[in-house]
Amino acid sequence: MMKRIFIELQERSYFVYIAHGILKDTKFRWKLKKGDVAVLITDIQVAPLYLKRICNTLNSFGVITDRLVLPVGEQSKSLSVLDQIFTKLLNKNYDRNIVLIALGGGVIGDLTGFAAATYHRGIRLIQVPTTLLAQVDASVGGKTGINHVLGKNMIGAFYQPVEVIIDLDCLFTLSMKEFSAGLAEVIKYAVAFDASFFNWLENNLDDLLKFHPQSLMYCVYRCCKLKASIVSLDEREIQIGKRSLLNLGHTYGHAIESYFSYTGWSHGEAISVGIVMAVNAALHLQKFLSTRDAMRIKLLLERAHLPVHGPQEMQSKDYLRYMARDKKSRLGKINLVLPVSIGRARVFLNIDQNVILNSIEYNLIK
Ligand SMILES: NC(=O)c1ccc[n+]([C@@H]2O[C@H](COP(=O)([O-])OP(=O)(O)OC[C@H]3O[C@@H](n4cnc5c(N)ncnc54)[C@H](O)[C@@H]3O)[C@@H](O)[C@H]2O)c1
Ligand SMILES: O=C(O)C(=O)C[C@@H](O)[C@H](O)[C@H](O)COP(=O)(O)O
Ligand SMILES: [Zn+2]
Repeated sequence: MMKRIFIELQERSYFVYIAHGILKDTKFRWKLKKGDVAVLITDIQVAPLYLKRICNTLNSFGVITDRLVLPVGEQSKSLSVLDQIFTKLLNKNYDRNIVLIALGGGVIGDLTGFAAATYHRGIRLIQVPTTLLAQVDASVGGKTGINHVLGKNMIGAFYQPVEVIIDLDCLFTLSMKEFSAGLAEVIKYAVAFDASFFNWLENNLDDLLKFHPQSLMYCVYRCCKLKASIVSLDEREIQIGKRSLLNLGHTYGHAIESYFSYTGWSHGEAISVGIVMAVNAALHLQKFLSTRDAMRIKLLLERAHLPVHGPQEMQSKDYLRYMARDKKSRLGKINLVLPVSIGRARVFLNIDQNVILNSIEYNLIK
């Protein structure tokens, strides 16, 4: 069974397709035609698993395929690896009619998306996400970019794909660690937007962790639906309190990733800790969140095998240094997305430094 979600963005609208086995389905029609040139960008871990499968399918439609296989890991979201993509495209004299296909996790998606946004001032992009994290979040909505030594995702563009093709079968080859990383964003959606999805996760997490096909479909579909509605309302994160709510846990989490120079802590792991710190900040501020709901959030993260304590190496001042550069900050003041109940989050402006320090240092979730 295939599900389809429409991302409503005027002339930049597109569909997200979700199915088991879609990459080898020769009946499924991609937004490509005979004679099109598609350059697949992937990494060395994903290439042996899925590159041949997707090329065979595309070649069977008469699409000409080329490929570039990059190193794995967050450190590939860099200017030097971006330059490798441009060099490949320029060496081949590729014109503005080519299509870039991002085949991989969020790293490949963000990097390839930014290359597509900037090569010849913009060429077509198709996202084919292969991690849970990329399927539920990174491939949808058009945030693309790379990291800087001074901060995460600091250089980038909003650039929408022409379609997103999600093959749930790709999840079967993921390690448990990478699957759990994706669950951090899944739990983020539930905490920030959807109490009944949170209940569903509490009841179905064990099935998800066993890669139960119907549970995977429901989970990915529900997250993409939530993202679709938020992105349609506020594509470029202009209205504080709309798209910015997708940033729950990210102000803290990005500080962790940046501090470790994008090695060691994965995005999902850092976001898990960031959600716990945001919950703590909400408790410190006494802004509606009950201690029972705080406990439920922490427990769900733990059950998903995610970390709930920050790295011992980091001190509060290390967090503050990076948090001040967060894209939601204005005039040096830190603004945080905090849960006010399960299923509802809000942006709190100009958070007092003591509240932030307490949220990092003192755990109120008992
Ligand atoms: N643009 C957005 O809206 C958005 C949203 C969330 C996260 N992100 C970004 O996404 C990135 C994290 O993405 P990620 O967690 O997917 O990490 P990732 O892209 O580094 O992938 C994790 C690992 O899984 C491997 N892998 C990918 N698919 C696989 C498969 N099917 N089977 C086996 N191994 C596979 C990869 O090779 C890699 O080693 C971060 O840079 C984060 O900032 C972006
Ligand atoms: O799509 C969004 O908007 C998000 O914030 C999703 C986040 O999960 C994602 O990690 C995003 O890349 C963070 O964006 P940033 O603007 O804080 O860099
Ligand atoms: Zn994220």
